[in-house]
Amino acid sequence: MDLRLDGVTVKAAGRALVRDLSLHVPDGSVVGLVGPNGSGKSTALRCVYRALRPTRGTVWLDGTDITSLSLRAGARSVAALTQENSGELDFTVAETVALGRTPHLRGNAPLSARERELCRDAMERMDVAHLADRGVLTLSGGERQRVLVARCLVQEPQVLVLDEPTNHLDVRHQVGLLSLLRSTGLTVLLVLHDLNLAAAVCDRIGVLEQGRLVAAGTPADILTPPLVKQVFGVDAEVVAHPRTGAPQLLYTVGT
Ligand SMILES: Nc1ncnc2c1ncn2[C@@H]1O[C@H](COP(=O)(O)OP(=O)(O)OP(=O)(O)O)[C@@H](O)[C@H]1O
Repeated sequence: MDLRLDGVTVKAAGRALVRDLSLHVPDGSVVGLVGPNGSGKSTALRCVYRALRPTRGTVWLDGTDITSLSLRAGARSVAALTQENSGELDFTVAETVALGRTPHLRGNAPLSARERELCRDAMERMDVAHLADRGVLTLSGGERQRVLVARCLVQEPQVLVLDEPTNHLDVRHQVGLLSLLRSTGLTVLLVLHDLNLAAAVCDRIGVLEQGRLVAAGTPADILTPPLVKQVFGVDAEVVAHPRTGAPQLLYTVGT
């Protein structure tokens, strides 16, 4: 499913948090948004998973304005891993993952055998099956993050929107999650702070600065020392990953 942000502007508290953002995420591709703290990345994603309505501009899903879809229909297409955690209730892990089926359920119908299998499979893929009966509020940050990704997967969306999905994850689970994202074939828009992980997983990267898209292109186009200096104020060297050729940044800490 093709995702397109077209001239999206979000204004709040008298200023533009995102200004005239146009970004295309072609069907089946992985596009990353990077940028300094407060540059508008989460705000842009919120417009896609409909926690926010843009002040101007449109988000298109396969050519349909997402605001013309019912919330339920939208949730059958788009699953989101957000930074908003306050809504978590004291459900078990298995119950939390099963909530991902909500947009597909009719009334109070119980999950079908296929849906229960889907939930088990997602929990195994995210390495949380052993936590199935634990309360989500008792989990570590990384365990909880993996449960929420499993919930997104059982939603069987065509588009995944992920706000810092590697947050809290150890290196094994970071690599595992990003490999999984690449293998799903879904259309993926994600925010990442780690530019090297972004280079490893993204087909294209957009760079936000003060709400504006200041660069967009392949990781090799984008992750250059001048851009990193300009946008993040950091000196970096770029080397090519010896096996994949992806650009990787080396930072100097201290003098
Ligand atoms: N409802 C709001 N009212 C006023 N300002 C807001 C609101 N929501 C976000 N902001 C501000 O908008 C800017 C962009 O916020 P946003 O969360 O999109 O940034 P971000 O790029 O995701 O940052 P981070 O990397 O720190 O997660 C920030 O300065 C933030 O304080």
